[in-house]
Amino acid sequence: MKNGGTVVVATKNAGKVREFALAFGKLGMNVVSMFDYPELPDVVEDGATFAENARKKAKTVAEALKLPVLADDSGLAVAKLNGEPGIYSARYSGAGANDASNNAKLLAELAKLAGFESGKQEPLPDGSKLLSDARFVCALALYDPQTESFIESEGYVAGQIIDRTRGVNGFGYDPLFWLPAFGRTMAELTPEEKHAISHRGQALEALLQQLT
Ligand SMILES: O=P(O)(O)OP(=O)(O)OP(=O)(O)OC[C@H]1O[C@@H](n2cnc3c(O)ncnc32)[C@H](O)[C@@H]1O
Ligand SMILES: [Mg+2]
Repeated sequence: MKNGGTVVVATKNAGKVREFALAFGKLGMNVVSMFDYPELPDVVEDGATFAENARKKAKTVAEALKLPVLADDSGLAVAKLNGEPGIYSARYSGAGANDASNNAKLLAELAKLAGFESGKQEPLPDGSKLLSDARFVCALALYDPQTESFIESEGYVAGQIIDRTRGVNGFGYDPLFWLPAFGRTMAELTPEEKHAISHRGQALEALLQQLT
């Protein structure tokens, strides 16, 4: 990965592509993704951890293209759901899952627990409530098929799950991910603000440090 170069990211998630394009753009690099290589088959994400899945995505695509490839496996871990949906975040609501159905499923699962709680928590000014601690996790793997070696990193961001969607930026669970320090959800941050604090931004920072 060098200035003026191109980074291949093994993802079919348009939200991730936008975030990597922003980050690498600042370094003078251009991003291509699996949208640019539609002939490549999907990689089956059957690892037991984010890191395993990231390594598998990177290595599979890198070997197919004979180029170094970066992959991201990420997700949301919700404390009151014992860390779910975790590595299953993309398919939480089952076959045909999308961001809206996954967000609805998350609120439904947390609503099931609400009956066991005291409900004493003060609502926010707009009447919304915070339902659980949570964190986003991002594992990155960069695989070089020439040296047959990986560079890996992880990043995290802590927050809470709010009981209704707020904001239209970002993707995935961002509209339900409340950041107390900002008084906003992740979907209410600008792309630059999100990158500065996000699990993906942190993981990318850690990866780049290993490269220099
Ligand atoms: O595997 P690729 O092709 O990269 O795309 P994907 O969407 O399937 O990505 P993952 O397998 O890593 O699943 C991650 C899911 O976790 C959620 N997620 C990850 N990062 C997120 C972020 O920054 N904001 C909100 N949700 C995020 C989102 O729902 C993703 O679909
Ligand atoms: Mg995936």
